[in-house]
Amino acid sequence: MDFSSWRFGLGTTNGAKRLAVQMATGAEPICLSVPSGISDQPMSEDETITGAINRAKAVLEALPEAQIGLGLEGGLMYDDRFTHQWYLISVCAAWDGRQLFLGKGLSFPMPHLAAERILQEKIELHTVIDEWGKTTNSNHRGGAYGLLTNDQVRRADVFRDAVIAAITPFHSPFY
Ligand SMILES: O=P(O)(O)OP(=O)(O)OP(=O)(O)OC[C@H]1O[C@@H](n2cnc3c(O)ncnc32)[C@H](O)[C@@H]1O
Repeated sequence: MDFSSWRFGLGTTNGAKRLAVQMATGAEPICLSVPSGISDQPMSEDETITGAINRAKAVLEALPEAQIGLGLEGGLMYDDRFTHQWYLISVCAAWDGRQLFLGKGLSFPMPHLAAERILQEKIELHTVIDEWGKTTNSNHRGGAYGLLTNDQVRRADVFRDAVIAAITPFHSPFY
């Protein structure tokens, strides 16, 4: 689908998220850091989705020139039903002032030790990933996905798919 002439507002200046929107749309988003209204380290799917929606709505309100506001939010969730493991999730909310859609990117098992440290030391995931990968700003680059898969999957790839899912209903005649 060709989104290259659309004007997207993106509620962050994060490099991996910006790249994801570029890859998904072929357009250069207008990036503006807006509050997510949730904790810096979301620990449930509900909280992650809420942050994505808050960002999508806030950025569209702040940027009248944008047609669609995009909120991209990463977070952790615990699966207490099937696997009893922590997962990293990456959600995109898309809002045009009338309709709201969500795209959910690849959900990926996180090492138990990462979640344990986040909970006990009150740190964020990127701190653990930076430390393990001996890097900085991992959340602007390949992220946890990149470290764990040797860059087979990167953070921008995951958000790209989430963005495509969230914006397709605004374009496809089937909705
Ligand atoms: O600048 P913003 O848009 O806020 O991006 P962020 O990466 O700091 O923040 P998110 O709200 O998307 O993610 C919540 C926390 O989880 C971290 N995080 C999420 N996905 C990650 C990944 O793939 N690798 C490393 N850290 C990640 C992130 O750095 C934050 O500390």
